[in-house]
Amino acid sequence: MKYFSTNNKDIRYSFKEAVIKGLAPDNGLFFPVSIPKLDDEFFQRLTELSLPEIGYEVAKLFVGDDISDSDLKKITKEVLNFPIPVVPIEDGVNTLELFHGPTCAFKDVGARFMSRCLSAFAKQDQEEVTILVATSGDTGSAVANGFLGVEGVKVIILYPAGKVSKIQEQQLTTMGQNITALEVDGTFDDCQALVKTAFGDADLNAELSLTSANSINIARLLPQSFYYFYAWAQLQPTDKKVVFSVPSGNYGNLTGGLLAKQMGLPIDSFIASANINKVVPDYLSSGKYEPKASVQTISNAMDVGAPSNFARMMELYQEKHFDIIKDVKGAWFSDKETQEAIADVYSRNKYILDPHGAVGYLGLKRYLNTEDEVGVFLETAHPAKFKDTVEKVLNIEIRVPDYLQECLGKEKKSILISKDFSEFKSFLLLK
Ligand SMILES: N[C@@H](CCOP(=O)(O)O)C(=O)O
Repeated sequence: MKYFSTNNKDIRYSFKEAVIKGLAPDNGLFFPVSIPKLDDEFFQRLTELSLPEIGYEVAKLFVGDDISDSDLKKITKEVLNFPIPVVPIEDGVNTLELFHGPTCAFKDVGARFMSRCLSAFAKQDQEEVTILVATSGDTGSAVANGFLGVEGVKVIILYPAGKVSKIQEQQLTTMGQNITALEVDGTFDDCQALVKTAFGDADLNAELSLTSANSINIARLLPQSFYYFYAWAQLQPTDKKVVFSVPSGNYGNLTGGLLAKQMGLPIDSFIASANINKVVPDYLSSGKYEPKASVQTISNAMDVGAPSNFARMMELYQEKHFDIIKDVKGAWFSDKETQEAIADVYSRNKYILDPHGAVGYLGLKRYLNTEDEVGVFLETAHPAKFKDTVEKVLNIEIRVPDYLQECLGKEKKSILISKDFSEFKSFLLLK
């Protein structure tokens, strides 16, 4: 499989080149030249396949010969070693719990896959790599966890000061070793812009081998399609249409689902569920894409005003608004509605939603017709990551998983920087 940049379709890159570069030299996102279709035989076996087997079958279509079959099998087995269950919530409504990985967020799937691919390539090339990652909450710790202690790799996490939850900040700032956390005086969009500018900077590229671990990177994005196949399989047998509601910020999770559908998975439709940072729901209803400065909310990982993967969504639908709205509906919700949903679902079903899952739940409820549809909303992070918010709404104490509890006791280490690129550049050159 070859890849092109969403800014220039003429130049071709291998999977390995795309993963190592992260972002194309013209600042476009890497995109496969064609979307491979899975064959009938795969779909006949799908309900019998394990998650790592599904991961391998899907990944090999995109990875080609850049990683041997035996290594790829090993990678998917190692990466996908935690449960991703579909859990029924109420009539026709299910959740896909994506938070059973080491850092308790869906980002573990992509970050662990990417780290193994990069390590496989680093072994071939022996070059030191600097990974830049912008986070609005969950990506940073998943990437750090995936690369902690990996020789030849330095990870620089940029996060917006005061705009992530307390536990998320502890996760980001307490790892040490080859992980450095930069606390940026700005928004997530400022962090993402600093990272993207760094990729285009000649001085930095002359000195460092930079790559991205955000869903900009194709190796972060692809694995986010695996669990749609696995979720669909868990819903079988059903004669109903399958609908997914995806809490969305940078739109990598939804793009993973759209890829799965174009690979042949019979998903009927998606709901792009957002908080007040609703540039994509607005695009879906108006046809106009107008990135905006992000606004802080209680579902902070989705506080993104200029989502990176919008370019890939456009590529998947060849910029045809009419076609994309056949597959994707938009919905957005305020913090008040999110809090009400957390309270309501707990009182009726005794299920604890995190604020992002609550937005997904609301999106599903807005559109789902249970007569002929079955719905799944993605639970993207463990509610304990938003302990203060959720406990305030429910008036109960939430049990914090051991891994999260551990980092609460550690000392925070971060470096405060402004959103000025020259400061970030000097930091990287001195590092
Ligand atoms: N929601 C993210 C923002 C970055 O998204 P990514 O999927 O592109 O890494 C976060 O939690 O950091």
